[in-house]
Amino acid sequence: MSDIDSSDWLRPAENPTDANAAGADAADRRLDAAAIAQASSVSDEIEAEKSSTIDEEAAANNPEVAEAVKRIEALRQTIDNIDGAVIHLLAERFKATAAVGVLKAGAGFAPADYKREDYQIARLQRIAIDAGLDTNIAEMYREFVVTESKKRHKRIADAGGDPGVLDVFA
Ligand SMILES: O=C(O)C(=O)C[C@]1(C(=O)O)C=C[C@@H](O)C=C1
Repeated sequence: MSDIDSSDWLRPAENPTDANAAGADAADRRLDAAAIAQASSVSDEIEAEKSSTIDEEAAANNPEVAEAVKRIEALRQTIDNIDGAVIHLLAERFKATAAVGVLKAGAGFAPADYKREDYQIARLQRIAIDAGLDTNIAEMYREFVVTESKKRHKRIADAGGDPGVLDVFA
């Protein structure tokens, strides 16, 4: 179990096909390294831009700004609630995948199951389309959580099936 080579389970992304293309195979929807690099260079640009602190003082002499500030504050409360819910959901997801990792390690299964992943890719693409979410965001989410679970499965396997090793970011 501990001799699993990471190249067996961290399959490189294939085909930089547009994730929104109708009829593309699940494998075609995988994010490739170039798409990830492009996304992170855009975030670097945003990071380099100037930022603003929105506060009551800025709105004091302008009712339009005051109204915008009020609406931003209300939306921020919703955003904070959503972020909290997402963290709770991720905690539950990683607890479930850690339990899968223990079972896989015990049964001698490899960390990755690409048939399952292809099903997940296709399913999340459909859900994203129905929900009005950019399908690249759905794929970025899937790629993040599944890659992280596979790393954690491997660490559990390397520890002889002990999930106690998962106290730090894998
Ligand atoms: O379902 C599994 O077999 C898992 O190990 C869980 C999971 C996931 O995070 O959803 C992780 C790795 C697999 O390649 C597929 C799915």
